[in-house]
Amino acid sequence: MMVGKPVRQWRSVCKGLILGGLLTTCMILLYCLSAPEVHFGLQEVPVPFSCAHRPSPAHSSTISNSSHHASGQRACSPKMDVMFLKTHKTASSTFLNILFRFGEKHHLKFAFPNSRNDFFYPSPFHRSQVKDYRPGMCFNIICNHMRFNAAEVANVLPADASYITILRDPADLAESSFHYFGRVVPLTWKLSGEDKLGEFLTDPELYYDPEGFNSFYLKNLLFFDFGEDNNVDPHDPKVEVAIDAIAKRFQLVMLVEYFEESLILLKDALCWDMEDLVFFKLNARKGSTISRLTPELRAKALEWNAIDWKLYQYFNGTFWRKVDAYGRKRMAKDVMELHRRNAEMTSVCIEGGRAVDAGNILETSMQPWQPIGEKSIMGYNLKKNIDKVHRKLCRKMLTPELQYLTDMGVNLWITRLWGHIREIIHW
Ligand SMILES: Nc1ncnc2c1ncn2[C@@H]1O[C@H](COP(=O)(O)OS(=O)(=O)O)[C@@H](OP(=O)(O)O)[C@H]1O
Repeated sequence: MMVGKPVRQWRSVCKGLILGGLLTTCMILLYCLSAPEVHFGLQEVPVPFSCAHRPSPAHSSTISNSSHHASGQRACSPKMDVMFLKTHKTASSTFLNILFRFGEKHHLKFAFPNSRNDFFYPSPFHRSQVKDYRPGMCFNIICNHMRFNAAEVANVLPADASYITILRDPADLAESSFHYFGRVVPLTWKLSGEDKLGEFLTDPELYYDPEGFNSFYLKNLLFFDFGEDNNVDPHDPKVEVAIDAIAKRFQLVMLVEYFEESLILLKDALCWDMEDLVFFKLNARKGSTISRLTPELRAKALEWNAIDWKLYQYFNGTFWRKVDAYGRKRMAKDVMELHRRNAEMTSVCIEGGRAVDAGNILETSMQPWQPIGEKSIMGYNLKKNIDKVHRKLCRKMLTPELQYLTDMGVNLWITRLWGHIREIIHW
């Protein structure tokens, strides 16, 4: 009996390594086949100043909010051109759902990726990665995962587009990223104990290699998403230069921990309506899969992700200065109103009023994408007999990212194929 266990463990490790190797090769092959080869020869055609459509009837609503005078007349017109840098594990799927609905409502043109849900991440963004891109084309919104590349993004959006992004406390982000992406980072396969994250954070240098496949998921992932070098020394002047550039480029940097406040600031900056902000929390994990970090491990996580910590602290400062400028009392009142509207939508749309485990989601179209080897991401069941007025909106609010992208005409064949392979081998 004592001999059986190690043998079984070895067998499963070997099986995992072989399967992992095969699948990684398969995915790299698919990736190479699908990656756009032509990154040159695209003519420099200036993008028109603004490609926002004429206001739809939805704009002329007379709901009273900050963007309206007391008479019900708008004091500003809503901004339609948006670059959202979808950073990883930062409530970005929840925000994407808001953007998708806003874009659909105003018939805006999205720059989507081709055949997958990201812009060939982790390759830096290039305009040729945009579905059906032709030189000179102008889009209103770009929002799928990408490795940011300011010059290239500027080529597909009007010059006055609003740049928005979102950050999260790097220790929590590291925990979430480790859980979600850990298995696609071969460097973590050496970790053998129960508490792999704890083991890693205790002595990261022992396991980490900047050259390792997908290693960016383990260190300064936010900085990497901004297109920067996540392995540079945190005290290198390049870090300050990069943060400065981000501050100049991005009009609003939201914070996961203050998601509602962030949305209110967004409404203010972009002159949107409160009704545009309603949301349900998407892509959330069930509590049992969250590793609670001890104060020691949290400190280690921040030390290991020192660049992201600098980034977060800097934009935490700018965030609260914006809140102060908006007015703390006014902010509290608006957040309460958003809470009220979200709660109202919950009671209208969600069966049981809460998220459920993947195994309890009845419709396949409501199943969120799961990390490899896990069924940890929760989802929702749509209520039956929703009144006609809310039926469509409820479904959209609850639809996971990949299904929503498909509904919007993106053919995710690579992602689907990957999903089928995983189903077959129960991974
Ligand atoms: N509204 C709101 N407020 C606070 N936190 C939220 C919200 N919406 C999503 N989340 C949490 O964000 C994590 C998922 O992030 P993403 O959707 O960006 O992930 S992904 O990179 O697209 O896979 C995921 O975090 P973890 O559960 O810690 O993994 C979600 O729980």
